[in-house]
Amino acid sequence: MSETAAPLAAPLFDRVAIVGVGLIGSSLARALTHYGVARQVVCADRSPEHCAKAVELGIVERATTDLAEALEGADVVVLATPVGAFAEVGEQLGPLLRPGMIVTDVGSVKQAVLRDVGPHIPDGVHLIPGHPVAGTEHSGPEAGFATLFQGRWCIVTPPPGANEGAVDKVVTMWRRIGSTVELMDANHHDRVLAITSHLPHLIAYTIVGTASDLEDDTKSEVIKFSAGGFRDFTRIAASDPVMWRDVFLNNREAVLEILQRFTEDLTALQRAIRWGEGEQLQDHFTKTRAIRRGIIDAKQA
Ligand SMILES: NC(=O)c1ccc[n+]([C@@H]2O[C@H](COP(=O)([O-])OP(=O)(O)OC[C@H]3O[C@@H](n4cnc5c(N)ncnc54)[C@H](O)[C@@H]3O)[C@@H](O)[C@H]2O)c1
Ligand SMILES: O=C(O)C(=O)C[C@]1(C(=O)O)C=C[C@@H](O)C=C1
Repeated sequence: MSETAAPLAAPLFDRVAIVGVGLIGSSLARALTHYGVARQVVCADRSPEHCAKAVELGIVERATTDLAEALEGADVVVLATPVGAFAEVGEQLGPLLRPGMIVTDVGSVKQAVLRDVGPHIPDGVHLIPGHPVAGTEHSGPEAGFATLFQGRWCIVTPPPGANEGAVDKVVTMWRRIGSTVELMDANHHDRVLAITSHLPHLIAYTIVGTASDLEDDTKSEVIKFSAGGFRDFTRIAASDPVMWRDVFLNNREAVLEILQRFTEDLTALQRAIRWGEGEQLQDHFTKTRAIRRGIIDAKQA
């Protein structure tokens, strides 16, 4: 869809309040407006600079550091701060919520949302967590763009007994801005994302750290020849430090479990190299090549 394409359907929401106007919050604000999903988008952010930037860029109609002001007349609230701020924001949010409102989020871990925000949600308000599996290594309101969620997954994790109408609205919101939605249990989400997203980030943070600890002469060669695989790792390792600190602290169990298995598999490859077991190495690399090709074929199908 071109940037100027007209919305095809009536707005789903009257006013959406986004808390945290960084990469994901500002992308969502842009998309909701661009695809005509919300009549009005406002935001709250603790950073006055981000508020000013969001208004200057025309991303939202109003931006404020005051949560109560942002929630006036809103039918939906989207938490888009780092996950570590959810408990504090949830606590401030609770008394401001009105029956019928929907509270959702974009956090990269999902059990923590039910744990940290759930207790602050009054009766009659619907908490329907979500996670767009789309992003970049950049942060802040300038980094966002309206098409970020196009053709990407969004995983919605309604708690047991969630209001069906509210689930349907959150699902429709993501579909209308271009995502393919899958419903999932929060615990399962956290286990799946531990391997597909959290572990790869941890590996990237590690490998780039290891390279920077090398002796000076080798380090300069690393920078000089970093056009290939290493360069991809440096992109991932440039991802937001606060966001990723919070992801690891809030998906501790699943990450530690997958890290244990990863370490065992790495040790097996280490042994194969030490003992010159070429066949084992080749078999392993043949399997992983097939996995990559399978992913590409599935995307093209
Ligand atoms: N970056 C990604 O690739 C990606 C992808 C999917 C989901 N997410 C999730 O989206 C959320 C936001 O990530 P991001 O990449 O947009 O981060 P970001 O750093 O770009 O934006 C976060 C924003 O939240 C604001 N903020 C922080 N604490 C706050 C508080 N207590 N009250 C109000 N505002 C506060 C910051 O000022 C900032 O504007 C995170 O929960 C993250 O896990 C990120
Ligand atoms: O493309 C990237 O830069 C990302 O890291 C995006 C990515 C991912 O791991 O796929 C990162 C965190 C999210 O919660 C969702 C998406």
